[in-house]
Formats: sequence, C-alpha cells, structure tokens
Amino acid sequence: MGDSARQPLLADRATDRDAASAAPTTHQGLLAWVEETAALTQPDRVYWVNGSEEENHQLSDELVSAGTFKRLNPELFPNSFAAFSDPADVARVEEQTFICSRNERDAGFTNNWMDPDAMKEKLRGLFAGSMRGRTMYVIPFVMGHLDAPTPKFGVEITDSAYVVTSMRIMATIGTEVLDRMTELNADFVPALHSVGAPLEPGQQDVAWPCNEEKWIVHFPEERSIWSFGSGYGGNALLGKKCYALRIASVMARDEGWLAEHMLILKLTSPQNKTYYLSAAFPSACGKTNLALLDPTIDGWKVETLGDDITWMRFGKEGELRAVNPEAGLFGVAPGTGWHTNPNAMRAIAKGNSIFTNVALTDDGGVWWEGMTEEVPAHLTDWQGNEWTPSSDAPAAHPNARFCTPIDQIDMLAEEFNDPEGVELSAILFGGRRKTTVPLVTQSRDWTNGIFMGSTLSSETTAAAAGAVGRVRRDPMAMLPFMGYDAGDYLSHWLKVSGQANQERLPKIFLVNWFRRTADGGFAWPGFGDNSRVLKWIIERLEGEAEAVETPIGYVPAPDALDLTGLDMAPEDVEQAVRVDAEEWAAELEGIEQWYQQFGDSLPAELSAELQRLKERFAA
Ligand SMILES: Nc1nc2c(ncn2[C@@H]2O[C@H](COP(=O)(O)OP(=O)(O)OP(=O)(O)O)[C@@H](O)[C@H]2O)c(=O)[nH]1
Ligand SMILES: O=C([O-])CC(=O)C(=O)O
Ligand SMILES: [Mn+2]
Repeated sequence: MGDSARQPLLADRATDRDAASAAPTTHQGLLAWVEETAALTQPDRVYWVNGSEEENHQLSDELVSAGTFKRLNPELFPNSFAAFSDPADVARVEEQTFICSRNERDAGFTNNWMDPDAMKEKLRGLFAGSMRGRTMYVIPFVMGHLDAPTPKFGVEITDSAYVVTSMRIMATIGTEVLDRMTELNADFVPALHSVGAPLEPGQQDVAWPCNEEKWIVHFPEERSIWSFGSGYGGNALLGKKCYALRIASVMARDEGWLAEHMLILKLTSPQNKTYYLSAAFPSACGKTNLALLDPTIDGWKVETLGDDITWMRFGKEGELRAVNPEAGLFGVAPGTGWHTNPNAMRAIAKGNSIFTNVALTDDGGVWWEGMTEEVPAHLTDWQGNEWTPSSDAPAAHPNARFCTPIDQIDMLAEEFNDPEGVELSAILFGGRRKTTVPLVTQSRDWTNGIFMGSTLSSETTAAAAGAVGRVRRDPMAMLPFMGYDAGDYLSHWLKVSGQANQERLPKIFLVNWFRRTADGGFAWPGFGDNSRVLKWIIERLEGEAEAVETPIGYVPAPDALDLTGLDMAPEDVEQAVRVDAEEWAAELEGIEQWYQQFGDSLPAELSAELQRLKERFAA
C-alpha cells in the first residue's frame, strides 16, 4: 500500500505511534489498550476509524491502489469492490480456533483449548512487531443497538483496511459509538487482529497479506479476542462469529440470555396476522436464503430481521424476544441467484458491497455459480485465470462471499430498528442431510425441541476449512461457535426457559431442505417453496394443520402441505417427510455416540429424551 495515498487521510489524525495524543477519546481503558497494543505490534501509524463516508472512500481507494480491491463497473455495482484472497485463506479455520478458559473443563470437548497464560505468551510472540510497516486501525463498534439498555461495545484493532471497510458494513462503527462508549465509560471487548505480515523497509506488499500460521483465540473470562494470520471474514471481522457468538454466548450464560447462530424473519399470513420465527442452520445451510425468502404461495409475506446471528432474552411477560446484532449480510455467493434469492440479488445490485473470491465478468461485474441460469461465455475466475464454461474448476470459490448493508434489503422489517426486538412464535433447527431427516418435524414440547437442537446434524460445507460433505453433530448449529462447555450450553438452554411464560414459549421444529431422492435429486424444491413449510408451521401454531405422529415428532399429514402450483405429487411429498426405521436405527446410534462424548456435563433431561425416543422406536 503506497504511503503517499494514505498520508492525507492520516495527517491530521495521528502522528507516528503517538496514539494517545491523537486519540479522539478520554476512555482510559481503551487508551491504555491501544497504547499497549501499538507498543507490541509496532505499526508505522495508528489511525482511529471514524466510520464516515469520506473515510470509507479514501480507504477503498487505497485498497484499489494496493491491488487488494478491484473496483467494479459502477453502472453495474456502484461503490462496490471485489477482493481475492490468498488461496489458503478462504474460510474459517476451526482447527486453529481456541477457547482459552481458565479451566480446560469449561471449554468442553467440542472446543480446542490451551492454558490462557501459555496462549497469551505464544500470541505475544506472534504479535510482536506484526504490524511493522503497516497502519494500525482502531475500530470502535457496537453489536446490536447503540441505544440498548447495556450496549455491547467492542473495539477491533486491525492492520487490515479490508477488515475496516467490511466491519463498516457488518456493524455500527466509528465516532458515534466511541463517543457513547466514552460517555458511559463502558466496558468493551478488546478484539485484536493482525494479518501477521509485517513489511520490512522497502518490501513490496502483496494484494492479500496473511500468514501461513493462523490463530483465532478467545479468552472467555477476560472477554477478549486475539486473531492472527487470516484476513478472511469469520476469522477477521471480529464482531461477528468471535464476539457476537463465542464471547456473547459466555456473556449470555452469565446474564441469562441466548446468543445464537440464527436468522430472524417476520411472516404475515393472508389473514394479516404476523409471526416472528428464528432458525438455526449451520454455515452454508440456508439461513440467508430463508431470511430473504420470496414466497411461492399467494397471500403470504416474508420480511427480514436477520440472517446469521440472533440474541434472545425473555421479556417482562415471559415472552422470548429476539434481536439481530449485525448491520450487514456476509452471505455465501454461490447459489444466490435471481431465480433462487431475488431479494438478496436486489440488495446486492444497489452496490456498496464487497465481494470476496467471486469471478469477474468482462464488463466489470461479478458472477458466481448459480447467480444466473445462463452461464457467461467468458470470465476471470477468483484466482485470476481465464475461465469458460468448459473449465474444470468453479469460477467462484465455493465459499465466495458478498458483504452488503442490511438496510439495502427492500424487505427489511421495520422492527429491525427496535432495540426491544420481536417476540418469537417458533424456532427452527435445520441441517443439510441427504437422508434420514424429514422435511419438517414438530417437536413434542420445549424439552423435546431442545433435544432436537442438541442432536442436530449436518454435512460439512466450504464455510470451514477441511473436508466437505461429512456428517457431524452440530448442536443448535453452534458447534464452532460455543464459547464454553457444550453440556453447560445445553443446560443453559433448559435453564433460561425457566424465565418463560410457558404459554408463550415458541414451538420448536426440525427442518431439512436437503434430503435426496433415490435418483440423487433434492426431495424438496427448497428456496421460495420453503414458504409452504412455513405455512404448515404457522397452521400448527394455530392448531389448524394436520400432522402424523411419528417416533421423532409430528410430520405433515399427506395433504397438509400446500402444493398449489407445484409440480409435485403426494408420493413425492411422502418421500420428503418419511421417517424410515432403518435410517433411524443408524441415527440413534450416532446420537448415542454423540451424547457419550459429553460425559457428566450432559443434562439428565436430554438423556431421558434419548431414552424415550429409543422406546418409541422400539414400541
Ligand atoms: N437445495 C437447496 N439449497 C439451498 C436452500 N437454501 C439455501 N440453499 C443453498 O445453500 C447454500 C448456503 O445458503 P445460505 O443461505 O447462504 O446459508 P447460510 O446458512 O446463510 O450460510 P452462512 O452465511 O455460512 O452461515 C447456498 O448455496 C444456497 O443456494 C434450499 O432451500 N434448498
Ligand atoms: O463466519 C464466516 O466466515 C461466514 C459465516 O457466516 C459462517 O461461516 O458461518
Ligand atoms: Mn448466511
């Protein structure tokens, strides 16, 4: 990144490493942390991010000069950029993600753990001098509403301008946040990030600096985050998975609420009655798509509140209220298209977006698999190679992402701006399973629903580094995001519902859009047609829809799903909702093995649920 391009932006705001004197705050805790971090990482300059439009343009211009950003054709995508990562830095790195609680037991068997003092020492070694030759950006941010009763502040320090421009889309950042934080002298989560690629004098930078060695580390008692070596979203935009899920889940445990990997949507029926639903699906399993659903049945309307993270707490009347702490979408690009998700496409087409690892069209736009039914004749793929439809590899990386402000969604519900959130009527858990799991199953009751969530399983996707397509248990879609022991996490779910008005507890459903037929195709058309499943769910809440009781719960009766206008016979639906005894015999074994791993920390209520499920199958 050329110094000359950066100077005008910084000149009046910071002098070399003199963080405190240029700092636009008197928050002593923050000043001390910034100073200490600058001393450790030794950046050339410290820059306090104010979040303004002008600043954003300047940073984007600098990223273009540095070769990190490619400006897209403004007639197609105004104020939008494409970035291409190092091919080894394309997804979250779960193997290198750590929960460093004081006691190993508190990290639980699902997390990597290391002693916090030993880890700090290791990290200090890695961060020492890691920002040499670079700018250290200080980004004050808030997850959720700035006017919430206790706003959840964070400050990310990073040496990546790509992270600054992305955080500006994903969270509320800058002066307004810093001023409020200072005024309240509020606690904040210190979130330290470095790409781990210091520049020696005269050394030429690369377009996507990163380090072969990556560490994504959380200190739950201290409520701090250290992330080293990666520039990729989930590893580097620390407000998202690291704070709003891993650290927030620990806050939630201690404070009696829930931080979950869920979308929130608002559904309005033809009778003009509104319902709010949340749904937890693992990464790349359909949250953004369901949140932006375009119903294929008449009279039903969907509006969006959130597509990835939900914070929930019980309100004064014992109702479960949900808010989305994020301000943007960080969505999977492949599979997002005009025919599958037109609402997302319209939001993206308004511009102000950052695309990562997508393909470029010859007219300066972007493309990815599934965006249009017609495949362009020529593209530049995500690695910069010529691409034609006869090329072997996909044009976009399977985990290519779009990063877009949430308020560009036309169907954003007005309640998005309400710090009180919305009252949930139903919670859906879902995964990606080719077999076994029916299209939709209603749980028997709340505890049975938590059992469903605790045994949720899904085939792995490109959202995380490692093998794709392997079935793994992913409780509440939180496997990579629980900031503490998995058994304690399940106990917490059972315990918080003690605050509930039982009458108003949401009903819990298990869904699977990804079941296959014998010929390998999807058993259910999915996407907009999932509105038919939502309709059945609402009708169940209203006591209207017919269901068949099975050992695992209630599935739609043969004629209960609205198939109007769909080219599907009742036998096809039967395939999609079937509970197959043989498949479930194998599933029960899988669940049993999964539960064994919890040891003592598995709540007794859930082992009792498993016992009852086995008995129902045996009966
Ligand atoms: N067959 C089928 N595919 C779907 C459906 N919904 C989503 N997908 C595909 O699943 C992939 C991921 O979908 P997303 O909605 O982006 O998943 P997500 O849960 O938001 O993913 P993260 O952002 O990683 O948490 C995309 O390729 C979609 O096209 C569906 O109903 N049926
Ligand atoms: O966190 C990320 O990098 C993207 C994401 O939403 C996920 O993987 O769940
Ligand atoms: Mn998503």
